[in-house]
Amino acid sequence: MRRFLLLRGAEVLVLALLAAVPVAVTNPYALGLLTLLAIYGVLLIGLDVSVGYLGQINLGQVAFLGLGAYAAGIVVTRFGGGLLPALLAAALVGLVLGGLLALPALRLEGPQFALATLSFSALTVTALNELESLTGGAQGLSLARPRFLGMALEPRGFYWLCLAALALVWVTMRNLLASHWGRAFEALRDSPIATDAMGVGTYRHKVAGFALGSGLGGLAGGLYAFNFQYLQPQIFTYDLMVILLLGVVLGGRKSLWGAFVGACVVVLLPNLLSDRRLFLVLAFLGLLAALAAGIRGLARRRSGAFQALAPVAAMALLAVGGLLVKNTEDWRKGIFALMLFAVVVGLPEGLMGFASRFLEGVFRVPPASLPAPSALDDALPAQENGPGPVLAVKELRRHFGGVRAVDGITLQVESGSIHGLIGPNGSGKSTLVNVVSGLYPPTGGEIRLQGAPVTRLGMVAMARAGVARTFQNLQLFGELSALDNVLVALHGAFRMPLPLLVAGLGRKEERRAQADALALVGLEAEARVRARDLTYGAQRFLELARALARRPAVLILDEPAAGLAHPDVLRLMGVIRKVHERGIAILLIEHHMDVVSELCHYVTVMDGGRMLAEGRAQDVKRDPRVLEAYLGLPRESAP
Ligand SMILES: Nc1ncnc2c1ncn2[C@@H]1O[C@H](COP(=O)(O)OP(=O)(O)OP(=O)(O)O)[C@@H](O)[C@H]1O
Repeated sequence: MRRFLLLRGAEVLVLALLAAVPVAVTNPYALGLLTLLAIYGVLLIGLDVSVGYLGQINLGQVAFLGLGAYAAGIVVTRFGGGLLPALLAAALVGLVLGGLLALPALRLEGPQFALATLSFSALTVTALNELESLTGGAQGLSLARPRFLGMALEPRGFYWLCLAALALVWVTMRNLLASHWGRAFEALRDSPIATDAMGVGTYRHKVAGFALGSGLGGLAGGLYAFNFQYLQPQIFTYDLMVILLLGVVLGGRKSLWGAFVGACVVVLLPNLLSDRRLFLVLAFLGLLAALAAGIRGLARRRSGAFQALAPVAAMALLAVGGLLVKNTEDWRKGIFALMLFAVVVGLPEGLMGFASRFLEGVFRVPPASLPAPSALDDALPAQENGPGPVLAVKELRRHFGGVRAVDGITLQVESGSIHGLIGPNGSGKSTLVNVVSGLYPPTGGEIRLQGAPVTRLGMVAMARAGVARTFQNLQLFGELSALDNVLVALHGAFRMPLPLLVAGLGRKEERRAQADALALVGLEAEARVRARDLTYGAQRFLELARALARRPAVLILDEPAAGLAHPDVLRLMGVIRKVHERGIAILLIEHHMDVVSELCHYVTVMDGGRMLAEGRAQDVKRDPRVLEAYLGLPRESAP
């Protein structure tokens, strides 16, 4: 509660102060800067969705600013529309074109995606230039600011309108990003495979997130158009994009406050460059800060030599360069590039990331306590098991070129049973469960889940149909806390109408379900620790908790004991038994033969993609073919 009040209090205070400034300050230049701050605030909150939350290098936001600006301008000048319809059109143009760009572009990864968005920006400027009849081309487009609710908007009134837009966007995005939408955005950045395995469609969420951010870009463009009342295509080019990126990275990604601080940077930076003395003072202060941070990082062994020294070198170049050059404005692009480099290397969490850690230390606000976990019956309801196998695989094949990783496997996992899957390295076990869980489409064969054909369902659909899994190589959402990892798995379990979600209502049920899942594996104490900071053993248990939170019909465990210390292996066996007692069928890949013998009712042995043997664990263990495959023993020497 204290944390909530502190955070909300800071938001209200800053907004109230910003709203009060024009009452005391009448300087039109200062008012112009504040108006730009509100507009860039909206723009950068949008950019942060793709750059911060989705983890994509988006070089297209400047195009959405331009498209929104022109859309608003055209609605007013060509169609005689009012201010609100023009702003709505601006946001819609951003949203729709953002979605259309995202559909193909988000099939690409990393640099290719960045290039796609860069090309889109170049195409936009060309189109704005060439569609002269609509946009006025290189001559530009002049527009008058329409009346708002019958009132003429003077600079002060327009500033308040922009501030109100920022406040609305802030509150909406805060609640949306704290909901399952925001968590899905973060999860897919850390592990797209696990996001799909939790039944959360990665691609769908990526496209939606990108379109949303672009829509905010469009809205900011609309406000931009009414602020300057004159538009030219060359405003919306690469130069501005670099400053916008610098703003988001320097402010701090995945943070509304970071976007706000970034907007301050974007607004103030050009002014800073025109005042050489001020630039020099700040460049030397930056150099001192980089030096102090570098020495501290090295002394505490938190950063390597490159991370400590590269920002110092960049800031030194900036300070010395500032002394040597005549006009800092001419060196604008070089200065932005150096700053961006220094921040990306030296302050990856940005100013707000750094400040929030510092403030948390000062205020020491305890996190909200977790609700007490429910009784086992509610946390993991007993499964009603009908007759017949819960999972049936028939003649399943998966080939990779000439490699027959799975080559005609038939097996049945009976409901309520623990089915072991063993075999030497490379025998095709992981490939089999990857096909069964929908990660790879099969080359041939059939899969049935609870009697229904599910052979070619993808991973998301399989997860929703009741298959939950863990991975041989851990696939956690490293940046999220243990609790939030589990919460991603509950996506869709607590659906709420969008308006309620945006209003930030009702999360109690979700919190309880999270606590339940962690209690099942004994991780309550680590609930608030970031997944990547957990011990390896705890990470394995967290993956299990996350899978259990889905309350699956079939749980697939791919070598869950790998790398665990003996006490943890015993604990793991305890959890698996508990899950089994609730009637959940388990398909268990495991190399520890004692774990398999203790737990599994039935075992399938694979070798070279084919089934080598099957039966009860104690019989399979003595099978000469199995001994030969595992230990290289000749068949005659088998007991
Ligand atoms: N994505 C892939 N592309 C090409 N070949 C693959 C791919 N995945 C697996 N294979 C090949 O398929 C075969 C079976 O591999 P798989 O990982 O399924 O075996 P495994 O029994 O799980 O082994 P381990 O116990 O070592 O995990 C191996 O020859 C492997 O190289």
